[in-house]
Amino acid sequence: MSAVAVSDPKFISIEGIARRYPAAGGGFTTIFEDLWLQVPRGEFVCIIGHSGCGKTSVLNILAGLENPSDGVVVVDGQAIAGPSLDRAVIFQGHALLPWKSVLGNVAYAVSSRWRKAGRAEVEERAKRFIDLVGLNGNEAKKPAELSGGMRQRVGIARALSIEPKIMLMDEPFSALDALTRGTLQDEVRRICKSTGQTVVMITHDVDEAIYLADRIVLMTNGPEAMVAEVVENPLPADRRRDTIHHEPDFYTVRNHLVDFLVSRSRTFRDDKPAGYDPRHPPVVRPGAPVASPPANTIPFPAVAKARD
Ligand SMILES: Nc1ncnc2c1ncn2[C@@H]1O[C@H](COP(=O)(O)OP(=O)(O)OP(=O)(O)O)[C@@H](O)[C@H]1O
Repeated sequence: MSAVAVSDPKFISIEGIARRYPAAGGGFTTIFEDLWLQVPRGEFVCIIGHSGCGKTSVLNILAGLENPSDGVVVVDGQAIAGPSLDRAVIFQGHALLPWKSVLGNVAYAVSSRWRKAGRAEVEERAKRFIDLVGLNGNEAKKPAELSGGMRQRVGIARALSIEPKIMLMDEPFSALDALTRGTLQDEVRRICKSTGQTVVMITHDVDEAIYLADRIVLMTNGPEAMVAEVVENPLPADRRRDTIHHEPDFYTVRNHLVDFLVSRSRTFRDDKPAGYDPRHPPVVRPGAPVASPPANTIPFPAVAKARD
């Protein structure tokens, strides 16, 4: 959904990563292994999978907060070796500094990024991003004086203000009421579209993924989770939240995702498609193959193709 030309198909390159934890009775539990994924610059990717499959672990590895037990992640040509301001993380909780105002929280991030910038310059930039997320007029308030949605906006403003190479979001809207969630989804989509921001986001919400993502990565159940496939979003780039359910392919892609979560996420490991290669998970673009019948009532032949 980038407004800029998508280039650099390996902007984020996840190369054979694994995550293992010590098991209670000795040995190790493998949460996932041999996980490969590439994200082009400017793409919005959502990762979907059941609880415990390792989504947060993948995100933490991308953030540099955890090391993979095996494999490597390369971002813009550099292997990740720890946290960096190049990679902004937005969590479910807001992780704001409670003693600082809205302006103070965002300005703190800006001055961490540009240490030599003067106060006026820092505040000007911080205010610009506070405006961008619709919080102007609230600059002096402390986090405790804000609603959950407003706090999440501050988190988004803070993340965007440091011009991260990638934005990592772990269920950023799941704690919000439906109305606020929708508004923030609109804003994140608008901002990411206009800035060409590269985003990797975890969500449990299929509709949220269809609205926001260019591609949706489906993870099988853990332990030993794997990327079953990468779903290309067939909906038009100018899709709108209030009319998205009228898009001809909406129910086709939605059913595909829900079917995966209901059954294939469990069975995929023992029933892999012939030729399945974890280095090149199948890329699928659900779409109604014939005109006229309602898209949600017909099966469709998902067009799978090997990634190069
Ligand atoms: N530090 C740790 N030590 C041991 N096991 C861990 C640790 N961190 C995570 N796990 C286990 O790894 C598995 C994957 O956890 P993770 O949080 O990545 O999954 P998830 O898919 O994000 O789940 P959810 O959707 O519930 O957030 C879980 O079974 C969890 O218990």
